[in-house]
Amino acid sequence: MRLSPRLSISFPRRRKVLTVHSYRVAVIGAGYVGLTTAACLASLGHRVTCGEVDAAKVERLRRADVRILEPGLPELVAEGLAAGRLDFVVGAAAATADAEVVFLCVPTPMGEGGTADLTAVEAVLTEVRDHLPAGCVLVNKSTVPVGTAGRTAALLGRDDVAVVSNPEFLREGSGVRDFLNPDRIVVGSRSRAAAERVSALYAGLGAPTVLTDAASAEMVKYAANCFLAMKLSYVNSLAELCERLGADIGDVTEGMGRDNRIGPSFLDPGPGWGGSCLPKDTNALMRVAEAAGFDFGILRSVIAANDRQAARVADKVAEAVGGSVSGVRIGLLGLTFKAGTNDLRDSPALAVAGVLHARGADLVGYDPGLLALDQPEAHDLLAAAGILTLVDDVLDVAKDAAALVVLTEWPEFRGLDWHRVADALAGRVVVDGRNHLDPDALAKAGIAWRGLGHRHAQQPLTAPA
Ligand SMILES: NC(=O)C1=CN([C@@H]2O[C@H](COP(=O)(O)OP(=O)(O)OC[C@H]3O[C@@H](n4cnc5c(N)ncnc54)[C@H](O)[C@@H]3O)[C@@H](O)[C@H]2O)C=CC1
Ligand SMILES: O=C(O)[C@H]1O[C@H](OP(=O)(O)OP(=O)(O)OC[C@H]2O[C@@H](n3ccc(=O)[nH]c3=O)[C@H](O)[C@@H]2O)[C@H](O)[C@@H](O)[C@@H]1O
Repeated sequence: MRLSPRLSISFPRRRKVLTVHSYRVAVIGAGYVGLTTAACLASLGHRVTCGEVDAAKVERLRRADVRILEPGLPELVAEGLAAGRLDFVVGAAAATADAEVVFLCVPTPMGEGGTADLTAVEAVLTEVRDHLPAGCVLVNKSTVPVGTAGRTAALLGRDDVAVVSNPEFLREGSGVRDFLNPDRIVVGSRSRAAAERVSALYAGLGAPTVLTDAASAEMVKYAANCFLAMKLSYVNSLAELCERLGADIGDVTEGMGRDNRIGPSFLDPGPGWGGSCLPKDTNALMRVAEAAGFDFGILRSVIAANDRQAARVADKVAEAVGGSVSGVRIGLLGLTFKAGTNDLRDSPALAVAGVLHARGADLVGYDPGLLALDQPEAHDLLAAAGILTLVDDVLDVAKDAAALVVLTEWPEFRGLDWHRVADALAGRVVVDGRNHLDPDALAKAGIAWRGLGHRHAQQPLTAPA
């Protein structure tokens, strides 16, 4: 039973846009943020050159061969190329020759001790410093510590180039939709004219725009990601408490989330929050706070709660198979950091797998996102980690397993033929690390369901007719 990810066939709603003025834009970095920014700005009518250091990626992108799972992105890249509004070149300097606006979208991974590693940002600045046209605006879209815009200006040493901070809030897996339908656009600079030029690029989107200074714009990005992480650590901790007190986390979050001040999103418990951004950004803000002499205790607790979550889920698996996973075959459903992506970076699923492996489990894993595109890097990464065997059929992951564990909330998992899964399993129990499945569907196939923060025995109360 091989499942293909449904998200790959859903296309984002396209907004009718009106481009007031077409700018010449350079985007440096063709990853999740850079490629989405380049393709979307081209779709808004701007002329975009994307400079990328990876020559093989440039060659693929010129053929609209996109290897990240982002609905609508391959189509927008193909449209931009065909219309002559989008081009890809190797290197940063080559992209900036006649640009009016230059976006930096390069990685800022977690560095030494949790600080943001600005090596790529600095490398690009050094490369483009003498190539930027006079009067252009340099925009930082990478997530960088507060104060970076000021240091960027100093490093550039160019009075004729303004520096702007314009953080990006898109989520992986819905990048195009998020970019074209932003809740808000944040633009920070000491130069009002530069900030207005950057805002004008997005004019057709009709989104509320926060114009501020660069430090505040940089802070908004960390403040938002850390708040989201705080919501999730809170809900994962609540789930644990619900288990001890006999309450149902699903009903609790529904009751909480219907309060408009709280809202229903980001309240699903899981194996921990991960991905390429929340973990590094929470740690980076911790370090920035420490450097400023501020004890950010609440954020420290948010990170610590998340650090415990993988072991919590592993404990549940051990409990489900009788106490110890040593020498026990366990099937893992979902390996990416969330559904709808093929991104394994800092995946909580792999963190849980790491704990189970360390405790001696024999792990087999399956993920529809890793089947969707040619992903040799993902397969290499898993092989290098050496903690599990990747299979491409969902029944192979169940075969002879003492338990199945849901670690990523792929919609496809809900529709599995649980009778066939039950026949393949050695032990008929599913630990649902995302509270994602329908326990009744499993029960009908004779499979026990164990979720997070749930009272297993309780039947939901029905409202009076
Ligand atoms: N991934 C996401 O959903 C979001 C990421 N961000 C931030 O955006 C920044 C970029 O993140 P991603 O797009 O995820 O990274 P990524 O790793 O997907 O892509 C970065 C790209 O930059 C290229 N690159 C590296 N050094 C370069 C150089 N010197 N010249 C030209 N290209 C170079 C890389 O080869 C890669 O293609 C980070 O600061 C991240 O925190 C912000 C919002 C969302
Ligand atoms: O700065 C960034 O890179 C981005 O980081 C996150 O986006 P993303 O990393 O794509 O992932 P999220 O959708 O935020 O999910 C993060 C983690 O939280 C988990 N999560 C999310 C929601 C939820 O209810 N429960 C839950 O466990 C996910 O499974 C995942 O592991 C933010 O949501 C974006 O706004 C931001 O732009």
